[in-house]
Amino acid sequence: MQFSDFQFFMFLKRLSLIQYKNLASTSFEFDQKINCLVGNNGVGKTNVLDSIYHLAFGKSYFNPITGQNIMHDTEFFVLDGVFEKEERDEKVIVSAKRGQKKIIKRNGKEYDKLSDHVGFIPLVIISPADRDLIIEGSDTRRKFLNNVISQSDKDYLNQVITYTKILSQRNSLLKYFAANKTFDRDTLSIYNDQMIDLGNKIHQKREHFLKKFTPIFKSRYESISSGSEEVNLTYKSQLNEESLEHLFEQNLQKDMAMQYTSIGVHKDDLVMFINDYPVKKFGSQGQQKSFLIALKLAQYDFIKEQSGVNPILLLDDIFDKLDEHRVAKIVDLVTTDQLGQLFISDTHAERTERVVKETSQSYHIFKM
Ligand SMILES: Nc1ncnc2c1ncn2[C@@H]1O[C@H](COP(=O)(O)OP(=O)(O)OP(=O)(O)O)[C@@H](O)[C@H]1O
Repeated sequence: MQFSDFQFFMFLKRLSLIQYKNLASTSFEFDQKINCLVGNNGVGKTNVLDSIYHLAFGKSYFNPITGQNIMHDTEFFVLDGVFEKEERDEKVIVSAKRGQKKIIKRNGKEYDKLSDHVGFIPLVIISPADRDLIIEGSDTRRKFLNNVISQSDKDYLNQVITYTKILSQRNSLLKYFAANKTFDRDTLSIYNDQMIDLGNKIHQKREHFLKKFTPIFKSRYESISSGSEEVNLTYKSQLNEESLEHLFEQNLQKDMAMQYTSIGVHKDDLVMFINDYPVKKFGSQGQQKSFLIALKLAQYDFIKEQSGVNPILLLDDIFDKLDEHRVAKIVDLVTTDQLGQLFISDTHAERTERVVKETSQSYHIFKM
């Protein structure tokens, strides 16, 4: 196959890691299509996948605390990846020293803001940790929304970052009022106005996103589940019914008492249903797994459509979720005539090889 015929092919060619979690120093030359990381529990397969995620998003998928990504008893880590994108080499380096700000560079130039990098390397990860999307609080689901939308909308990510900053300033102001038994409507209004402006934009974008995303998700669920159940996603937001301006006014006393902003898009949630019941309470284990895979594959489709690039797909411990037949289907889906690069981690070398062999695509197995 002539990859050069396709303008938007992207893949990770080389990766080298220094002192990233349990990986002291290691490097890889990857296949353009399928890469399998196999080895016993705890050797660091997931850590390699996470380092690829880190290069794309500037942070770990599993542990957002930078210092905890540095190998124990060492002072720094360096991740160095060379991607090929639109026939050009793109060198991305992420490095962190204890107690210092993380540095992200592309082709030798340091980014001022992380948000300038997000979206440059479209990527989706499917991992057992995704179950947090169902079982954990709304924060996890907002992060999911933010992650998908910001891969194709830089303004959105900046809006969320600024909104969060102003929210924390507004909360500090509420605390200051309480501590000093004072109140200053004018100063509060300055924060309110900024939050209203940004909150409305964020709300609109989330709403718009879910309109497009939900049908993709439903059709993905249908194709991977054997059952005939109906699934749905709905966007829950205080702003669905009322304007933020009005809500701030209505909740002023409450916010003053709590010393915290109880209203806004930082309270949004994504509600997941199976046959009209919340999947968290009423979905079987198998249904929940299918739900999560469908969510992630829909994310893959959506990003692909928005960016024109096949995202890199990381399948972490996928056999934990699906049988071989279903994994084969996913591998096929991503790697056949379309041009996606895929990384799979598994404890069983033979099982993985059996599945990837079936695709008749090029692959490389890395024994760790
Ligand atoms: N900062 C760190 N320094 C040193 N080791 C770390 C650090 N963070 C995590 N680890 C270790 O990395 C090890 C390997 O993790 P990883 O999840 O990558 O293994 P794995 O090969 O994917 O295993 P499994 O098959 O069980 O999923 C764990 O033992 C963990 O304790």
